[in-house]
This record gives sequence, structure tokens and C-alpha cells, in this order.
Amino acid sequence: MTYSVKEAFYTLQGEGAHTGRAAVFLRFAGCNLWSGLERDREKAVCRFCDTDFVGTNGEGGGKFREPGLLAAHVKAIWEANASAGGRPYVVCTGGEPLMQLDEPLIDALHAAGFEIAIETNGTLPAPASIDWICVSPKANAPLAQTSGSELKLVYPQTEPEAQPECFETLDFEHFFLQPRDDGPGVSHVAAVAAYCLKNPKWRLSLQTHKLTGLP
Ligand SMILES: C[S@@+](CC[C@H](N)C(=O)[O-])C[C@H]1O[C@@H](n2cnc3c(N)ncnc32)[C@H](O)[C@@H]1O
Ligand SMILES: Nc1nc2[nH]cc(C(=O)O)c2c(=O)[nH]1
Ligand code: SF4
Ligand SMILES: [Mg+2]
Repeated sequence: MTYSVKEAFYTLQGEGAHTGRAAVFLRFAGCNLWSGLERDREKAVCRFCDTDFVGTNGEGGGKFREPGLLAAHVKAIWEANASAGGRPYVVCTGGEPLMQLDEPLIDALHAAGFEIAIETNGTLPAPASIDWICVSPKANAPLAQTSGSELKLVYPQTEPEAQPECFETLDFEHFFLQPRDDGPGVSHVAAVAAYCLKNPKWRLSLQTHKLTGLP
């Protein structure tokens, strides 16, 4: 299949349990919960998205006709940036990466030496061969993937079915609340901190790339 990639870039993982780890971010185009067009945002299932995942015109983006070609592209980005040590790490995100990330591409990334992480909204099942599965549930989007490495819930969400208590018995190793970024002048950090202080099962995940200026 042909993979549509919005952008691919080298940075530090900004969120969750692997915060601070060097990685190639592979951002697939398209999502099943929003078209990505501002005119559709209010009627979308997921309305708080902070990401442009439309098209293939970003840095390192493009269309890749074979899994091996995309894996070679990711490897070239790693090798152009990392000089020594550390296991090559790729974070597949989007948009919704599970609309495109398939077994042939997972095999090709593994063959290129990568440990593979995914950031997914959990509405599509994730292949078990992915090394690190981060699920970020959204209100009104039933979960197909109820186990994994970390569950990272954007907080607050108003809908009753997107409250932290709805997810805390699922089969994940780590539970994070991430303050919803509503743009300049609004912060939900204190609300997340207060929740985590009362409910120690949950930890605070800051979007540290937005503090450091990394992509
Ligand atoms: C852009 S999404 C792409 C992956 C996948 N579609 C998902 O939603 O998990 C990557 C991460 O950013 C989070 N995110 C999106 N918009 C956000 C916002 N406004 N504030 C905080 N986190 C946000 C998502 O919940 C997810 O954990
Ligand atoms: N540095 C950095 N860390 C991230 N963690 C998850 C991200 C995403 O958009 O999926 C992201 C991102 O866009 N940049
Ligand atoms: S599911 Fe993820 S990529 Fe899709 S609109 Fe929501 S946050 Fe953005
Ligand atoms: Mg992001």
C-alpha cells in the first residue's frame, strides 16, 4: 500500500512515560475522528486537536509506495541526527496512525533496527508487534484497544464517558492525564495537578516540547 506521511522529523518525545527520549516522529496524514479542516472542527467527534495532519507537504513528508522505502526514510532521519548510542526509536502518530500502520511497515521498521511506539486514539486495534502502545481515548469514540503500555487521557473532557474513572481499570502499565491545550492564555495544568494529587494512580503528562520549543 502507499503510505501518506504529513511529516517526519527528529525530536524528543514530549509526552508520557518516554518524555525526553530522542525519536523520529512519523506523522501519518488523516484521522477517523476529524477531517483536519477548521471548518469541520465543531461537528467533529474530536474537537480539541492541536495538530495539522492534512496532506503530505510537511518537513520529511510525502507518499511512500513501499514499506521498505518509508523505513529507509525514517532510518536516514535517525542517522542524520543521532551520532552514537541509544536504540533507534520511532513514534508513529498522526492523525490516526492505525489507519495506515500495517504489519509490513512494522516489519520493515523493525528490520531497520527501530523500536516502535504508537500514539493512537484507540478506536482501531493495534498490532501486538508494536513495542509501545499509547492510547488516548476520546469522548464518543468507542475504544477498540483496551490494553497497552500507557493510557494518556487529555483532561478535562466534559463528557461523562471520557472521565478518568472510566479508564482506570483497563489493562495499561501507566496512566497519564495531559492538560488540554486550548491555546495561549488558558491552562488546565492546575486542574490536572489537583486530580493527580487526589488520585495517585494518575500522573501528570506535560507537553514538554511546547515548553522547550522542539517540534
Ligand atoms: C495529535 S494526537 C495523534 C495520535 C492519535 N490520533 C491520538 O489522538 O492519540 C497525539 C496526542 O496529542 C494529544 N492531543 C491532541 N490535541 C491535544 C490538545 N489540544 N491538548 C493536549 N493534548 C492533545 C492526543 O490526545 C494524543 O495523545
Ligand atoms: N515532541 C513531540 N512529542 C510528541 N508526543 C506526541 C506527539 C504527537 O503529536 O503525537 C508529539 C509531538 O508532536 N512532538
Ligand atoms: S484523534 Fe488524534 S489526530 Fe484525530 S483529531 Fe483527535 S487528537 Fe487529532
Ligand atoms: Mg503533538
